[in-house]
Amino acid sequence: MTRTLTVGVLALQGDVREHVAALEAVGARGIPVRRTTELETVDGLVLPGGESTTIDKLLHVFGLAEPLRARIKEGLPVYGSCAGMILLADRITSGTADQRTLGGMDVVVQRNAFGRQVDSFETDLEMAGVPGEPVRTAFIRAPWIEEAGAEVEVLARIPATDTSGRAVAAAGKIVAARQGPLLATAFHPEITGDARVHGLFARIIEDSRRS
Ligand SMILES: NC(=O)CC[C@H](N)C(=O)O
Repeated sequence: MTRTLTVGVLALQGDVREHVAALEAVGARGIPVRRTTELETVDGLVLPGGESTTIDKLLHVFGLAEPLRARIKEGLPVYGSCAGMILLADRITSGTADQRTLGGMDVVVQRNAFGRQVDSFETDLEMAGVPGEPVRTAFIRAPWIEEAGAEVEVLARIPATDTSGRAVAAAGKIVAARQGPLLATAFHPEITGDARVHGLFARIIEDSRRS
């Protein structure tokens, strides 16, 4: 048997406990990460949702931005959800002019793409890498991926119609993607009680340890 994976959850803002619980549900050890010493111990890292400009500021306050950027360059597997997806993007639109990201994924992400807080919604999505039932997902002031480079594998798009058969304006927009050890979803899987996206991330970590 392979040893238990230690997966960090960046604990500056967002659903830290829920991500830790989802990681434990798939057999990994989940630990909150606030310091560089903690970052050094993890096999992979989850960047939870929240507010990407706030998380970016806190990453700098806690001295984590540069060490994390360096580990991403070295191949650390990272899963970014919602604001975490924004942080992983090489480029963003509709941010403040000077909004920085950690980068790593060759994508252009549009922030708050679905509209305002009141336009938040839940839906069922087919997602590559997550076989079986569609994934129940929550979109909360979510971004989407506007453009994806050649190395990026698209894992999910917004379907043409919603669960009641009505046409969806955002049909076809990319909301889950992978580039090597980096995984990003525009939605929050940790609040709908489905740990399969975390299961996919655990497999991505296992694969990166073998290669
Ligand atoms: N739920 C979320 O993470 C929302 C992301 C947020 N709207 C941002 O732009 O950073």
